[in-house]
Amino acid sequence: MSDRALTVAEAGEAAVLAVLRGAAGHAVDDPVGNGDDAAVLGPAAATVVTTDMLVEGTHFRLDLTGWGDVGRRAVAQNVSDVLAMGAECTRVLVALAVPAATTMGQIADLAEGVHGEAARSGAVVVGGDLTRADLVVVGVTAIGTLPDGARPLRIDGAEPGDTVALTGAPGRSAAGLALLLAGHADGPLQRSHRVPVPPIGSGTAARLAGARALTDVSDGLLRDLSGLARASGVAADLVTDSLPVDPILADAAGTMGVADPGRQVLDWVLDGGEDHGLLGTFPPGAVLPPGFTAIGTVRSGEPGRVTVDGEPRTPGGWDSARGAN
Ligand SMILES: Nc1ncnc2c1ncn2[C@@H]1O[C@H](COP(=O)(O)OP(=O)(O)O)[C@@H](O)[C@H]1O
Ligand SMILES: Cc1ncc(C[n+]2csc(CCOP(=O)(O)OP(=O)(O)O)c2C)c(N)n1
Ligand SMILES: [Mg+2]
Ligand SMILES: [Mg+2]
Ligand SMILES: [Mg+2]
Repeated sequence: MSDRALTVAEAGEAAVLAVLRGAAGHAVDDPVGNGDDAAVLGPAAATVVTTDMLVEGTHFRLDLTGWGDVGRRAVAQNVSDVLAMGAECTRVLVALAVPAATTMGQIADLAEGVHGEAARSGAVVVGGDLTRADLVVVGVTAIGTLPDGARPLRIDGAEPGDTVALTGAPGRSAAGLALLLAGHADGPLQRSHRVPVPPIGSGTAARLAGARALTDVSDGLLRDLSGLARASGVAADLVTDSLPVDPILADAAGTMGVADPGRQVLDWVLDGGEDHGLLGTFPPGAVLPPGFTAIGTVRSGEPGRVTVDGEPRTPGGWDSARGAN
């Protein structure tokens, strides 16, 4: 079968994106072109820009997440890509598609979420678009700034010997979604799933602490670490004992009645995604900024290969062309 006949699900996210990105994602003066968490527009490294959509059915279900939380989450997941460049978000634009039967109350709730999360992030809403569609789609464009002369934190800067570090405790969003799908309507994990809280200030702190590479965890800790490692031409080793595991995940596994709760917790932590914490690498001896936990090391090896306690582990997580792996 020719490549053109493959479906996106057969080809997978990486192949689809390679076609969409085309040959030249990079204007001559831009310090960082397409392919990272966000682009950095030149000639001076000052303006950071990124866009991510939330699509009903793919990213949220309106019976599980209310309109206000959809608005909040749409902004948060974009802010986290700006933070991942070592920058702060200053402006957002919101492109919205809604069914004709959407009520003004639902629009007001969505707007409150959008503006509330923008304000939390230090940003204002400066534009957008509105159209009618069968499904709700919220596409946010986030713009941020880097101080004069500051070096953007790219996804491809990791070097052998670096410490891998992460903000927050991963897996909460995935556990929250599992609980929601099992009919448990409310609780702290469900809240984390509905509204991730990217760590404002931590991207800048990582840059000032000398981080060599940074990304946000949207698809899963292992998958995003593997992507960072592949871009950097290195391998990475994780140590489960050093992973920050929120004890509430074990409670959730118990509530779900799964056969092997320990394994379920580790799956959520390593492959969950959508927590939107920051994941980066720091040179040996760097003092990690507050909120970061060391979880492993970078070494030379097959680019993108990740081991967990010395064993190679293929990332699960999310592939946008296929869904869950
Ligand atoms: N439709 C598209 N056209 C051009 N580039 C794209 C498209 N979709 C994604 N990209 C680029 O591919 C890379 C990976 O995208 P994505 O997985 O959405 O990133 P992120 O997890 O940082 O949101 C990004 O650098 C993004 O800019
Ligand atoms: C109803 C529903 N099913 C499944 C998921 C899980 N899920 C959807 S998208 C996604 C990964 C992140 O989304 P993506 O569009 O890849 O974000 P990006 O990497 O571009 O930031 C995950 C884990 C969900 N959030 N909601
Ligand atoms: Mg994206
Ligand atoms: Mg993203
Ligand atoms: Mg993704």
